[in-house]
Amino acid sequence: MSVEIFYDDDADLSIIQGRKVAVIGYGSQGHAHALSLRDSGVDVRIGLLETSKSRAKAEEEGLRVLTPAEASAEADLIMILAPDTAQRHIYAKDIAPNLKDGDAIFFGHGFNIRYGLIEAPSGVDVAMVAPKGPGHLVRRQFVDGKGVPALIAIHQDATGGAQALALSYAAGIGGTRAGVIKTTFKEETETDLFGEQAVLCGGASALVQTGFEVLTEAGYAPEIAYFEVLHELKLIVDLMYEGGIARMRYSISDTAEYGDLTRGPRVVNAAVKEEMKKILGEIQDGTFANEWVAEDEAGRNNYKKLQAEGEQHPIEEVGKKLRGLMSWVDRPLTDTV
Ligand SMILES: NC(=O)C1=CN([C@@H]2O[C@H](COP(=O)(O)OP(=O)(O)OC[C@H]3O[C@@H](n4cnc5c(N)ncnc54)[C@H](OP(=O)(O)O)[C@@H]3O)[C@@H](O)[C@H]2O)C=CC1
Ligand SMILES: CC[C@](O)(C(C)=O)C(=O)O
Ligand SMILES: [Mg+2]
Ligand SMILES: [Mg+2]
Repeated sequence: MSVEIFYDDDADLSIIQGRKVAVIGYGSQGHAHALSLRDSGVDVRIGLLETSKSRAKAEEEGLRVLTPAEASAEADLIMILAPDTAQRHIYAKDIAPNLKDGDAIFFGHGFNIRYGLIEAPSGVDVAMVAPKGPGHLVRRQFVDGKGVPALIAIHQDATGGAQALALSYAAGIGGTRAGVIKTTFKEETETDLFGEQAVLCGGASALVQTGFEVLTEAGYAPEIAYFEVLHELKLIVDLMYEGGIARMRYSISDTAEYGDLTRGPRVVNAAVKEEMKKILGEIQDGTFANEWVAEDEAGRNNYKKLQAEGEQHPIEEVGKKLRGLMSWVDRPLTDTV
């Protein structure tokens, strides 16, 4: 099934320039959206708690920072870029009481709509503009005159103009420079969660840590193991990114390619595929969402424990030392916030 892709010529930037936008949250995505919209001539205010650590950063950029309720009351388009688990509370307390017919609420990820945690009144447009990349890259690309591809989705088109509004917003953050694909909240949420759990974050981290453990437990130097299983991963992923797996295989030695073709499927074998299918099932039937919401409500103890274990993995210590030798690792993506 082919998808529709929209570019700058398909979007009317003046639509978003005529709205009052509140960006709730000023983290990875929030800072990128707010600064790029502002630079695109849009009237933006930020909604943050009085106690928020992000307030100073937004104010340093000259942005007007209000509470989430004040920002929502002033705005006619509210983009919610707070953590997924906080969104339903912010919505109930600060946004819903300030919504009028004709307003719009926007999301950067479909979690709360897909799992029914937020239900907007029928007079309000509900849409998503989800850049397919970390917020810091979204901002860096915008500043460099480029953009990160984005997804748009419309959950509720109360005004008849929700899609034009979403495309206009996407143009304001540079998305239509690269290409914007139309999807649904269901498809975006389920594929995004699957991608980050099974492949991009969960799968890749576990693969790297396990490879490092196998080499160091066999007596190889941690420094050498780090280079072989983590450092060079970027070089390989860059090749895949530029030209797919075929381009990567063209560029590596034939020894590496033979090992890839014969050993790769032994590592990610049929049992791993079955586990991936189970993970997808838990996303589709709401098991993961329920577990994550319950974990958050119970104080995130298991999350914090696993986080601390990850930070203490020996690969982190050796990595810190080796990255100190790499003069070119000098422009972290996080330098835009
Ligand atoms: N990270 C990414 O690149 C991507 C994120 N997304 C989606 O974007 C959304 C935002 O994620 P992300 O940018 O990672 O979030 P971050 O964790 O980076 O930032 C969250 C922001 O929300 C603020 N915040 C926390 N609680 C509240 C509250 N109760 N009221 C108002 N503001 C609050 C935080 O402020 P402080 O902590 O200072 O109080 C911070 O500024 C999510 O839906 C996520 O799934 C989608 C694609 C990629
Ligand atoms: C891959 C992680 C992500 O889905 C993203 C940056 O797109 C996220 O939720 O942060
Ligand atoms: Mg994602
Ligand atoms: Mg995600």
